[in-house]
Amino acid sequence: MSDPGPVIVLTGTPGTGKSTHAQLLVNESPIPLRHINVGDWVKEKGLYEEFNEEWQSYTVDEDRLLDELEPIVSKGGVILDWHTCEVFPERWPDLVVVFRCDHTQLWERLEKRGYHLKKIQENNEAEIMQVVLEEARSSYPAEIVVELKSESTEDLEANVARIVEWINAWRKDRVAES
Ligand SMILES: Nc1ncnc2c1ncn2[C@@H]1O[C@H](COP(=O)(O)OP(=O)(O)O)[C@@H](O)[C@H]1O
Repeated sequence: MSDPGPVIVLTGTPGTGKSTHAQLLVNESPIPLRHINVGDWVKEKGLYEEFNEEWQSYTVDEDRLLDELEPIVSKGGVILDWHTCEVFPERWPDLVVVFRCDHTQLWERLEKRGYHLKKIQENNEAEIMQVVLEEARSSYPAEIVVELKSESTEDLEANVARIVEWINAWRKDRVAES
């Protein structure tokens, strides 16, 4: 039986742990999942209009990005890892996970990453104001949006185990429906 797998969006303020979770999930998932770090993709494939020096970030060409992702997402079995999620069409994800982190810890993580002060402040404020969570909640049905804490190794392990459980349940539902 072909088992395409779900489309899982991992989102959250930069530094909350999206890529770390995605890598573990790829290893532990009962079905193959392709991890797409959307930010890296944008850079590698030049899917941006300009680089904003002041904010040290790219202005993404969203139409081109969606065109590139569509054929991959339509096959299923994908993790989309990005700090924003509202650009993805509502029909795409089966699950949207929003990672959250205490702002003091987040500040340290972003400092370690070498972000300049303005960018750390901007992201820290966004985390406190739960911008990404609100974005996810206003873009997707409540039942597919999950908020998970990502502040420790225990959180990391528990979160991955929980998503793996969700994948197993999702597969069972699909078999029952077919
Ligand atoms: N749950 C966690 N516990 C401890 N450290 C974490 C956790 N999640 C992320 N980190 C650390 O925080 C940093 C940023 O994580 P990363 O996965 O790159 O974030 P993102 O992909 O959201 O930008 C990394 O050094 C990572 O090891």
